[in-house]
Amino acid sequence: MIRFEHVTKRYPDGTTAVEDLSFEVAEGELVTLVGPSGCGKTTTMKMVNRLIEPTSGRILLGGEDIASADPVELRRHIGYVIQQVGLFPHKTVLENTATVPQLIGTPKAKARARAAELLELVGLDPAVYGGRYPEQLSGGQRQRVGVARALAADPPVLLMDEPFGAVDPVVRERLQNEFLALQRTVRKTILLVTHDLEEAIRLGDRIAVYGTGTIEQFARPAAVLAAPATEYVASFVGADRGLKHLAVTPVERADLARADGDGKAPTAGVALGASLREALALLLQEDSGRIAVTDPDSGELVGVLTPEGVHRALRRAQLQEA
Ligand SMILES: Nc1ncnc2c1ncn2[C@@H]1O[C@H](COP(=O)(O)OP(=O)(O)OP(=O)(O)O)[C@@H](O)[C@H]1O
Repeated sequence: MIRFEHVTKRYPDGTTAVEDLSFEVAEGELVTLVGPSGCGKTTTMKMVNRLIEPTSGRILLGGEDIASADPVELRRHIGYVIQQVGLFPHKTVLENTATVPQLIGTPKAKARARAAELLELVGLDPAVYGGRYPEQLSGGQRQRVGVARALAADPPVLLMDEPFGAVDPVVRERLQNEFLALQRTVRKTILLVTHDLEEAIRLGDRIAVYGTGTIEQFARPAAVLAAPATEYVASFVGADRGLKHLAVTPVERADLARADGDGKAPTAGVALGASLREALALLLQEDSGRIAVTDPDSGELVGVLTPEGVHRALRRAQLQEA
């Protein structure tokens, strides 16, 4: 869907922001770009909607070279979410969300109805929040309006630059989870820039780990954690990458012990497929040292997870990816 072919960007002052970048984002895939400040993530993203033009190489969108597209027309197909959200202060939440559809000629009533649907979708009741102005919202709520507004014209592609950066860690995690649930229904092709490795891991189907102006590794989060491609990536993901693995490794049947040991099933539990991180958090609160694991469809107990099971699961995940 989005394809970079040997893309280099040199700014007029001689700074090379990215060098010979080649990668592809599949349709419906969410790719996170992660790396330290100044490594070229934002430059990469802004070249997709032509806010920045590459010095050499080309970028294809749905097979078409974007260099020959009209930039205004191009941006209609690309939603853009930035950290400072950029809502119009003098417009209500509903008006803000309806802006783009109205710009492209959707009749006002229809644009507003669609805007109300989208606000609902991002968890803001339009009856409560639709008439408010941006200054009457919390940071997290403003962020949601930003996402709703980007989705309003139903663009196939979304560019998101630190979209959850301006909120505290608790709200941030909630927004991330809501956003993932939303993405499961809307299935946009997404490039998301973040400097936060945990966020990149949690959200990305694949992640691009940037060095300086180049991608050091482009792979699924679990693969990056299990087998960092270079020394640089290894140090970027850190010595505690085993722990980070918890967030991307699901609880599987093979990791479970039989539930009927002493005939007493633990009360706390997770469903198969939940992350080990979620399971371990529960396990740490359980005096019995075990939690129940249920079938996500039938709700039936399939076994119990113990600390040994968590260890086994982590080792399995690391070996699979290595
Ligand atoms: N207009 C510009 N002129 C000259 N150099 C620039 C310009 N914009 C960015 N740069 C430089 O290009 C490099 C990459 O910048 P970019 O904004 O893409 O990085 P980033 O990874 O998004 O950083 P951050 O996480 O801090 O936003 C940096 O060295 C930056 O100083």
